[in-house]
Amino acid sequence: MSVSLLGWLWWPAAVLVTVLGGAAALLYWWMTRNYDFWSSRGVSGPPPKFPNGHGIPNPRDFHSVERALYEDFGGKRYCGLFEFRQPALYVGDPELICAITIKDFEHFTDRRDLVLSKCMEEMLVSLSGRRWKALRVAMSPAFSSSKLRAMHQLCLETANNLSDYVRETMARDGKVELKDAFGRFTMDNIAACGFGVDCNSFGDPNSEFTRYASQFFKPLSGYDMFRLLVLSIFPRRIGNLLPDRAEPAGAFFQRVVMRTIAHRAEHGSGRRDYLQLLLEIKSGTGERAISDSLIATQAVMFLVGGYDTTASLLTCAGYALATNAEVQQRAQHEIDQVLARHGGHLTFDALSEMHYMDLVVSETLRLYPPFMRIERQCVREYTLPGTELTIPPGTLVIMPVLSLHRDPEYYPEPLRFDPDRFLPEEKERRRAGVYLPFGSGPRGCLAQRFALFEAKLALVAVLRGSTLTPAAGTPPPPLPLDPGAVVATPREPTFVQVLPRHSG
Ligand code: HEM
Repeated sequence: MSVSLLGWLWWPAAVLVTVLGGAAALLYWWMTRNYDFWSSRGVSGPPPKFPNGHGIPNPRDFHSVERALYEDFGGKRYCGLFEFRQPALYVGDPELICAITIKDFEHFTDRRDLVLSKCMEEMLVSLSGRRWKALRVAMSPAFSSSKLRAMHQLCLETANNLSDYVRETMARDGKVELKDAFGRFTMDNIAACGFGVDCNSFGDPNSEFTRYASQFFKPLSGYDMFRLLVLSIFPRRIGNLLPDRAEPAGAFFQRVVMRTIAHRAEHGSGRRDYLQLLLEIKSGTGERAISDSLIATQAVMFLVGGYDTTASLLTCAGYALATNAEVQQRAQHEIDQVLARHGGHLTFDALSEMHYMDLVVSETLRLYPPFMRIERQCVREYTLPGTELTIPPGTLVIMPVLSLHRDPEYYPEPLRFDPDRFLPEEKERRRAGVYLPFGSGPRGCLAQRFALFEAKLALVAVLRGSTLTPAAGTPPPPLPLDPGAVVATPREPTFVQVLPRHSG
């Protein structure tokens, strides 16, 4: 009896093994059939290797992958690699970067078609072609420098709360963790400016707003990596069959904004926040028409694009100031002088006169750029200027940020924190295309001015009344970063001390 049952089972098992083996062989062939793409074009690069496309060790240590591409495989000019099965050209030459992102932009209008969550599909950052262009044109006025003035009061309140928070935390704990303090500031500012909501994360770090927001910024789990892999390899509709962890958060924020929009439609609003600015520009027609739900999606983008990046900038700036006493003193001296001229009021005009703090922020973004790379997708066949290399539509182009910012050819003693590198005459001397914290060209960061403004305001609000100094365990410069983080993050929680100033 059992022998005949085994006989019956043998056949289905053999068929199953054959089918699975065949499918695996087919998948392998499909994933690797492109692997002569670069060699056939005479482009060097890391030898392609199944499954992730390149054989660079520790693929989850983004810093070592970046260093290998830039320094060992010719990426300082350009080299070819694969991201799974997709050919990507890694271009580190500043002239080529300017050509790709600015001069010949019409060949590179898009980014790769990969979004982590369904709720991000309609965000400006993810759109392509004409839909991107129409929305970018419609949204740009809301991010002009003249609109910052209107936002100043809202941001100042949050910055003052930050200043109180660091002093109170110091008094209670004897030290302050930078990412915690600046993360709270950034969250409150996004809630106030992007959503018209008072989030109060200084008082209540577990508010519903903060809890849902944190869903977007959890480190990538094994499941997320698997989902990302499926989304990278297969069409989006197949990847979207896998459960999407960020979707409940996306739905929550859509509801928050839609409720606020409905309330403002009924009662009006005197607030000068981004939500209001976007509502005021939504009167276009055709491709320019912006629905309420599309506006809500862009408000969520404010959170997704603005939280980690700004908190990273502020954390690294706080660290750089605490570990460079002379720089901090110069910044405070300027703050005292400017505020004295403005009757002690941190107005928009006073902030605009604090030029040294601009240098501090620029140098922080050089040494610790929140994003290590930028990228474009080729949409029209393109021959790289000065070369014989032609790339077809669909080719991904990756451009380094961190490697350029730390290249001693462009920035001598690159690991030294020196804001004077950004004095006007120094900037003039430097070649174009070697400073990319906000990307470059028409697809560069939409909110650059706002990000610089809010970061500067936060730092000035803290430094006018307090001095940051290293705490026990604060690492010596440069700040060690987590090599597996997508956005620059200290490897360990970074503590400083916050001492009251006698003047200012
Ligand atoms: C320190 C803070 C920030 C940094 C360093 C930063 C950096 C960047 C970078 C590198 C890019 C890609 C640019 C390119 O591909 O050339 C980008 C794009 C973008 N950023 Fe930011 N960002 C910051 C803050 C923000 C904030 C607060 C927002 C709020 C809405 C924002 C919205 C966007 C958008 C919408 C895009 C896509 C633009 C497009 O595709 O047209 N960013 N950002």
